[in-house]
Amino acid sequence: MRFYVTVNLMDKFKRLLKIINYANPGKGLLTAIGLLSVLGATSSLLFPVMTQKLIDLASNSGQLPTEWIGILIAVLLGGSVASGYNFFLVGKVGNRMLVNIRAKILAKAIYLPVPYFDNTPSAEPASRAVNDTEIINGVVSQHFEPFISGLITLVASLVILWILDWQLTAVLFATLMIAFLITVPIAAKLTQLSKSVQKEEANFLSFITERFAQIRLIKAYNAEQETLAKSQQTLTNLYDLGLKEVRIGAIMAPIAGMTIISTLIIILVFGATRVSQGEITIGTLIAFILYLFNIVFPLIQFTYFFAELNKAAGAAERVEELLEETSEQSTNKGELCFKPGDITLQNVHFNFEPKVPLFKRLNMVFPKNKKIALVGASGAGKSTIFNLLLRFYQPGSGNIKIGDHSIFEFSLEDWRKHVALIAQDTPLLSGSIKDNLTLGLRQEISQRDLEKVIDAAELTEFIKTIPNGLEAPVGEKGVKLSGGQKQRIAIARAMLQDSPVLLCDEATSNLDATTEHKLQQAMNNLAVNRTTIVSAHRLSTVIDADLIYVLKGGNVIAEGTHEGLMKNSDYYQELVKHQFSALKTNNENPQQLEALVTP
Ligand SMILES: Nc1ncnc2c1ncn2[C@@H]1O[C@H](COP(=O)(O)OP(=O)(O)OP(=O)(O)O)[C@@H](O)[C@H]1O
Repeated sequence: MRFYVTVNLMDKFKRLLKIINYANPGKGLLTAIGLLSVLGATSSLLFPVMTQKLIDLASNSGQLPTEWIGILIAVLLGGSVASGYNFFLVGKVGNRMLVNIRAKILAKAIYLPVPYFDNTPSAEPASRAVNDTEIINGVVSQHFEPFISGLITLVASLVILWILDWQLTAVLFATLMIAFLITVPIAAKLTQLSKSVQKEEANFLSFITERFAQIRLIKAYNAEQETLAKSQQTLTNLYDLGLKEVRIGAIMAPIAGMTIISTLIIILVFGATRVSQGEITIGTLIAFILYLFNIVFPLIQFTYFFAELNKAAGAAERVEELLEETSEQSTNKGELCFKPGDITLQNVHFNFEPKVPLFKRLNMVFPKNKKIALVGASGAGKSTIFNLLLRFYQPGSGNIKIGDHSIFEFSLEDWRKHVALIAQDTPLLSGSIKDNLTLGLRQEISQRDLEKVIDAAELTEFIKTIPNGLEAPVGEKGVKLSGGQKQRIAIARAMLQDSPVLLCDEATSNLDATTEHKLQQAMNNLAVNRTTIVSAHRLSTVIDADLIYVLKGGNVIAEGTHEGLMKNSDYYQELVKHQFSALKTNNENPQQLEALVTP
């Protein structure tokens, strides 16, 4: 068992060191800390032997050797100054590591591929960047240096004790071994518990982050109590685990106390006997007892260190896991220069779930600078085609090309720079309207150009009426704006990006009929001289497309112009008929009605 414990500890130590090394704490600082630790340890090692000298000199000569007292004070002072400065340096290293490792986690996480985020709760990277790094910092800042200097003091003290009196040392060693054998299984239990606590805490964080992100949904469905009840289970688990930890701590503390006192008593009794028999001096016994503290205190320190090491190793493992994920950048070649051309999907096979293909040998052509529409029932695969074009997902087989080149030959950054997306759920980020409009823009934009785009996106009136105008905050995910306002900002953002390929996923679904009609002209202007791929449930917005693909269950079942499809595709006619009756019932935009039914 001891062998297993040692190997296990070494693994944890190595894992932690790997992350520490990764966090780049600075070799110079580490060397300084090492040297100061040795200095601090030397001071604690010198103190007992000098006390012994002082007592023996005083008891032999009957006078206080003042020069020895001066040296003793100097040694103590030197040790304290070294320890104090070391404390500062260790804190500095800890904070530097915290910043470095957090920056590396964020730099890694932001480049992870979309499927990673599909399968991971969104609080996970945050939990690793905040909680796990804090645990690692805790062990580095508070426990690492005391462990190293404690180890030096302990080993050196044992050697000195052996030289001072090997028999007393043998008794001391035996007592400590018994204490060690008692505490190892308890420490192992503590390790297990702290792993469970960390897992529960991560679950709790994910749970509450997700619930609060959807607070409106929870309130609208009166799900507050249900949410609280669900969180209660995790809280109860955390309480139970915490209680178990406290129980073990309550057993450990008296064991530690009893170990110190019984060791002291044994040494005092055994030592006093040896002094009375004239085998050692009183100075040696006092030095022995002082060295005893040099051994016992590091040992107590070690129990805390190993408990924290267990937590930190768990945290380091999770951080390492994230850092070792494959980022989406890794497949890039990035040597090619972008040139507009027809976009073709060639025999594309794709599945989200294993063995459930969404697309099997999908073939499509999106001619250069034309407007192409994707229509079909919900779940037909329209957004997934956009996601593939944006390289959020990789086809299982087949290829996607622009002109003669596979889109996968471009660097991701270069490819995405040339593709603008107006997404279905109109995502916005907290910040101002202007921040959202200029998201990702590399070049400075003049006020005039900005105003032109704002005007084209029918945003001028709205921006004029709100306090702070363009600088007005939109709130988290744009909660302070209406669906239509968000959608117009998303359209303006795509206009500013000015990319040769434009993807509009239900770009106008949240707009009222009048605004949609007005914006349609702007959208048509935007479509000029760029390949525009549009997905829309409102067919009236796509009937003017140069080419319409009709999708069903991941297959293209018909293609052509609106007029052609009205003649040749029963399914398309069905879609139009349904929409016609829906619009008629709602007494909606007469222009749309007219456009739909007129071949
Ligand atoms: N991230 C995902 N993980 C697993 N399955 C997914 C994922 N995204 C979409 N799907 C599934 O893929 C299929 C196609 O979805 P997609 O969003 O492309 O449809 P759509 O035609 O755009 O639908 P809608 O018109 O409702 O937006 C659906 O069955 C959907 O459940």
